[in-house]
Amino acid sequence: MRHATAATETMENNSFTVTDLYKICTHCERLSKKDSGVRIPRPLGNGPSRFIPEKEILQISKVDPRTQSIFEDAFAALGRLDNISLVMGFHPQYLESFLRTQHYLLQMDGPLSLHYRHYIGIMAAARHQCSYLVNLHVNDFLQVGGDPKWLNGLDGAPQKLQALGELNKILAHRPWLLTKAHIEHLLKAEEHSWSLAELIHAVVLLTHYHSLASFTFGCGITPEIHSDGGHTFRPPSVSQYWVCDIANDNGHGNDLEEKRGSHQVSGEVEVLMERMKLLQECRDEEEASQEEMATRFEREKTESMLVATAEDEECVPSRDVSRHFEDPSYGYKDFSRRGEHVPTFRVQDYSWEDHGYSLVNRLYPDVGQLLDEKFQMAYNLTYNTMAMHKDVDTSMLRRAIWNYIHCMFGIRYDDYDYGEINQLLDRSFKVYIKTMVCSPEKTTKRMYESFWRQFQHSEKVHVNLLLMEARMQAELLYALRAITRYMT
Ligand SMILES: CC(C)C[C@H](N)C(=O)O
Repeated sequence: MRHATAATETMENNSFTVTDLYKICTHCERLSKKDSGVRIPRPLGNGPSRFIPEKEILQISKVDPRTQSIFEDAFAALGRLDNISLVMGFHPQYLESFLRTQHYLLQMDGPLSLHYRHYIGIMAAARHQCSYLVNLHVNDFLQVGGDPKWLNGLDGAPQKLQALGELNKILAHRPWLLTKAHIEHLLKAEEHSWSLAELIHAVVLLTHYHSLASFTFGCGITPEIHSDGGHTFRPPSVSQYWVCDIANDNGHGNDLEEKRGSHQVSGEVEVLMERMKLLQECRDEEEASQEEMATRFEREKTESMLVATAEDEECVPSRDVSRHFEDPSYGYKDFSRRGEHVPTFRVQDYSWEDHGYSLVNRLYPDVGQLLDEKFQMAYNLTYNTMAMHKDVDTSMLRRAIWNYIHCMFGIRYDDYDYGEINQLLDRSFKVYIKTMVCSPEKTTKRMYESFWRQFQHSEKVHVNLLLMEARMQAELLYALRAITRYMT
C-alpha cells in the first residue's frame, strides 16, 4: 500500500483493548483517550479545504454518480485521490478534462523521463512555495526511482534541469520578459541541451504547476492526513475546548458573525445582474473608437498593477523543502513596486487558437488538443446561475474575469471593451484575483470570504478554474511565442 496512514503504522504493532486506551469523558460521557504514551495522529485540517466546509465537498460525490466514477478512475491511475480533485469535483466535466491532461503529461509516452516530469513539477510548485504540491511530487519522484540527492535543491540536480531554473522564474512572475535568447540558451547548451520536444513538455509542465499552485492556494487546499503538515501528534488544546466540543464542531463560534455579514451584502448579486443587463443594452448602442478602446485597455492594465496583494497579511511560513529550491526574492511585487511597464501583447498577432495550439501539437502530439479542450471547458462552463438566481446568461461576467487576468499579463483582445471590467469586478474581487494569480501563497481565508459573499462555494471554485486556466494560457502564450521567434 503506497500511503499507509500514520495511524495504522503506529497502531499495527500494538494490541490494546479499547479500555486500555480510552476513558469516559465526564462532560459528554463519550470515550476519550487515556494518556498511555501511544502517539496517535489527528488531522490538522477540517477536510480538503480550509475555506469550504467539509460537508459540502463530500456531498458532491455522494449525489453524482459521474463524479463518483471520475474519482474511481483517478484513484486507479494514481493510487490516490488528492484534495485538489475532491474540490474540483464540484465541476465534474472540467475535472475529467483536467485529470486526462495531467495523466497524459505525467504518465503517458512523452519526450521527458518520468522522474524529470515530477522534478519539474516540484520546481514549478516551489516557485510559489506551494508545499502541498511539492510534497505530492517529491513522493512521486521517489516512487519512479528519482535520485533523492536532487531533492536537496536545484544544485543537486543535473545541469540540464538547473538551466531550466531561469525559465521557471521568469514564466512564473514576468512571462513578458521571455525572449528567444532564453530559448536559445536552453536548446544550444552542448551536452546539456534540451530538444525542442523536451522543452515543450517542460514548458507545459511548468505552466500547469504554476497555475495549479494558484488553485491550491486560491481554494485553501489542505494537505492529506498522511502527508507533511496534514496531521499532528499533539492533543487538542483542552484548556480552551472539551475534546467532545471540538468533535462536535462547537469550537468555531462564527455563525452569528457570518449571518450578520451576509445580511449586509444582500442585493450584491442583483446589482451585478443589473449592471450586466445595462452593459448588454449599451453595447448595441454606442461603439467606442479604436483609440478609445486601446486607452481603456491601457488604463485597466496599469490599474491592475496597482491593486495591492495584501502585503501586510500574515504569510504562511514556507516549508524547508521549497526554500531549498528557489530564491524567493524574485516575485511579482519586485517589479510592480518599481512601477515597471508591462508591454502589450496583441492576440491578433499571436493567439492560442491560431499559433500556440498547432506548435504544441506538432512537437508533443495530442497535448495541444488536450489543453485546448481544457481551456474551452473552463471558458465555456456555465450552469446559468448567479448565486440563488437561475436562467442567467453569465458569459459577460465570465469573459470579464478571463480577460482581466490576461490584461494583468499585458494580453489584449482588440474587440473587447475593457471598460466592462470595472463595471463587473469590484475591488475585493480584484484583490483576490490579483493575489491568487500573482502571489498565490498570500491568499488568505479572509480574501476568499470577502468577495462575492452571496455566491456558492461551487461558484467560487468555478472562478478559480477560470483564473487558473487563464493564467496557464497567458504563460503558455509568452513561452510559445518566444519558441516560435527562435524557430523563425
Ligand atoms: C463563476 C460564476 C459566475 C458562474 C455561474 N454560476 C455560472 O453558472 O455561469
